[in-house]
Amino acid sequence: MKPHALVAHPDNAIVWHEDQLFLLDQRALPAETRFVVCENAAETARAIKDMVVRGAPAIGVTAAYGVVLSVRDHFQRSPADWRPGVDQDLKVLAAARPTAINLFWALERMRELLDQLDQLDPVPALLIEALRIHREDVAANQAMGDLGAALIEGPTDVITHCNAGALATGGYGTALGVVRSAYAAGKLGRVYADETRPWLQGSRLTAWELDQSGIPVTVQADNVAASLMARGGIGWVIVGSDRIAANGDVCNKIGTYGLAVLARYHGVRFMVAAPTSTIDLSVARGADIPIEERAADEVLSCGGTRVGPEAVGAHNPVFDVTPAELVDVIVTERGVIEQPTAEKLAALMAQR
Ligand SMILES: CSC[C@@H](O)[C@@H](O)C(=O)COP(=O)(O)O
Repeated sequence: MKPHALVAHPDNAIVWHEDQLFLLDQRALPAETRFVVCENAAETARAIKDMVVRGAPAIGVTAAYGVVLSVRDHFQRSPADWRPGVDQDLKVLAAARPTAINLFWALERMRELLDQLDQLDPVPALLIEALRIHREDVAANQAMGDLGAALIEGPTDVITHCNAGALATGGYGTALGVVRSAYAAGKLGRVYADETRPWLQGSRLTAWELDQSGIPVTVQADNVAASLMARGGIGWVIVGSDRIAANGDVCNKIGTYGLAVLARYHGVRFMVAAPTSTIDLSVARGADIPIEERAADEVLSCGGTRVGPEAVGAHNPVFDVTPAELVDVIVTERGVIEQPTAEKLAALMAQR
């Protein structure tokens, strides 16, 4: 029998168990529930790059554990001179994916601790910090769930895009955390989950996750949202974010921008739920955020079968930027910002 920690459940997507890092393999869900074990930083970076684990906060939490694995690895091999190997691993982890700021945020937090450590064995302190980053993310999501749910006058149906749930975070979820809290409060009827081409985070992951939680969910093709909003009954679009610029522009899964335009046209409110670890004040506006381009094959194939002509390429940017003026509210664990501006974001980030 599998140990309890390794039960495949959305809230169990990243597990530190018996000194090993287990990741619920999101490439295989929902058809197959299996864990991938990472034993060093290179394997952890590969798991992030290949999207065994994905979603901004989840990438950050995973990278923090990757630093623990790195230090353990190099310290065991060379107790007197482990730092150069770890510095190299930090670069490998940072290169895994470019857009989600949570990756760099978590690596920076681990690096700050590394710089302070002078004890004989650095591993225990780093593990405590990684576990803290993980725990804090879950707590932030639960706080955002309550704050976001309080904004919803229900009962209403909502649309979500991509997967911003427990699978994409340390647990509970950002956008889906709000959904969970709103559903528990009787404010939410049904979630329409955009399938989210090309990787299908919506139809594979969000649908699985909500179904596991007993929340009514219907999958729709990405191009259905306009007619659904026109029909009525959708109160909110609720999404997560990979990086929020200083002016409140929101970078999230490709297609989010289009949804925001549609929402404004139809009088549907647009909510972004993201922890403060997703806010990057060093980037002035969304246009400055690096947007990841993934392989053309993700677009030209479906379920492993090529659907486009062999000779044709594909444009596959996997994130887009929603201008701040289309965002009605950003929900963070520190509080809610309506109609985000640079001043409001700076004030929120200055709070401790
Ligand atoms: C809580 S997650 C918010 C975002 O990370 C999520 O919406 C998203 O865009 C994930 O993209 P992915 O490419 O699957 O890592």
